[in-house]
Amino acid sequence: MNPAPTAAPARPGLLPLDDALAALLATAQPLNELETLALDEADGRVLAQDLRAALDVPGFDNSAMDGYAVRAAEVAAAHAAGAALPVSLRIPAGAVGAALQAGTVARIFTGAPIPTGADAVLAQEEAEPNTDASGSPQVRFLKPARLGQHIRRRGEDIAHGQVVLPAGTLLGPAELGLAASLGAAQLPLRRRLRVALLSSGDELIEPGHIAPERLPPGAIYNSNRTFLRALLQRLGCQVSVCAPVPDRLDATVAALREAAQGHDLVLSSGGVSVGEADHLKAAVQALGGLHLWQIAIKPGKPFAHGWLERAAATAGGRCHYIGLPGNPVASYVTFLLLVQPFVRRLQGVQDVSGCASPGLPQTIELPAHFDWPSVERRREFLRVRRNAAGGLDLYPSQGSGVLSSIAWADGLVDKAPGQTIAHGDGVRYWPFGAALG
Ligand SMILES: Nc1nc2c(c(=O)[nH]1)N[C@H]1C(S)=C(S)[C@@H](COP(=O)(O)OP(=O)(O)OC[C@H]3O[C@@H](n4cnc5c(N)ncnc54)[C@H](O)[C@@H]3O)O[C@H]1N2
Ligand code: MOO
Repeated sequence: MNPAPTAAPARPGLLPLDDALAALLATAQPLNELETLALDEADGRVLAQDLRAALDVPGFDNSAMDGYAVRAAEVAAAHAAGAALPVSLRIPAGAVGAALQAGTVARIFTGAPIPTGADAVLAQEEAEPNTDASGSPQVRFLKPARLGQHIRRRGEDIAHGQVVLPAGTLLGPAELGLAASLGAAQLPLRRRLRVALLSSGDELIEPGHIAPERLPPGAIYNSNRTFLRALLQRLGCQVSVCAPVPDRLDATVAALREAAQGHDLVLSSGGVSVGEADHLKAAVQALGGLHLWQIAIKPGKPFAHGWLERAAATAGGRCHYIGLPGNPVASYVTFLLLVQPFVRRLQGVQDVSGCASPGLPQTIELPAHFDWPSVERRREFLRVRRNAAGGLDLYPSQGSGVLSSIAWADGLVDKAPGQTIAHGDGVRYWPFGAALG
């Protein structure tokens, strides 16, 4: 990327993205209500208390191979003399063998407990079993054993009492498997976040309500509601979809007042810019207040965050409010950049760097296979896709109403304010896979 010497500073008043995210997270007090659920119900949820191991894993010294449990010194002597050793025990997984008699070996299988007295395991590929003159099993080893080889020691994975999953862990298949391996049947979880989803705009029609050929002039289908709901559900939120809000201040105030009841967050799209029909900000100020509005990013400038006071007659207290821009791409991108880490923090996830673009571990430097000569004062997020040559292609239309750019792209290029991109430049690429992680 090339710095553009002529770039003017971002307009005063527009908050840098990193500052906006920090301000947003500073207000996100994690929910403190818990619920206990069975492991099978806990996928995608957040652990509310440390999970400590109530046992050692493995719980006993056991064999890592199908083979023979031996005394290494005896195998060394027998191997040097070309002699066989008698097989005195057979220990399958799930059984417990007796102590190993001196001068003998035990047939053993993967996962079976090591008998007292044995100090190594030889894989069966390294052994030649046969029988002695009286028909009893014996075995000749092709090589000596290293002391301790192929023995999985008690507690080598997890020690009794150890914190295995700290509070705030986002539970996925691996974490749930780990909890199961410790015998946990249920887990204490943060309760799900309750989100009211609201769309604002007289032009919006729900898909299915009017067929495309009968759509009135000026009307469009509500796309934001559908993808925002899906994004929220992927984050494990309980989503209530509110009726579309007409472009009137009184209707917007009434809709927000109702949405605040029984929800932790009211998320709206549209009506947060500067137009005469953009009533969301005024309505939020009437019912609570705004912490921030307008961020120096493109798309997504009119992003707003504030709070709504709930009616004292009901539960009372404050409900978070986030207003996303109406342009679908701006709505989608600001969800990824700001709403996702905010939701995660409300859910009790402490380290949200993995799901917030400004926390850079998730970005990769890749060569741009496109030119972007235009100078933009805001930090910009371009819709791109990785190509077979290891570079990034740009979606040809980067308008913030072009939702097909999001569907086509597999990630975003994070472009600094005032910079241009020439073909071959290394750029910061943020894959959607990481964004939605
Ligand atoms: N004079 C200015 N005009 C605008 C500015 C500005 O700074 N000064 N900012 C522009 C930017 S940037 C954006 S982004 C938009 C956002 O405005 P709003 O959040 O108030 O959104 P609306 O005006 O309601 O709608 C914008 C656009 O998006 C369509 N839309 C709205 N909701 C939905 C939905 N649920 N599904 C699909 N499409 C939706 C709407 O029809 C408009 O086309 O403001 C610029 N203007
Ligand atoms: O910031 Mo707007 O979101 O460019 O269209």
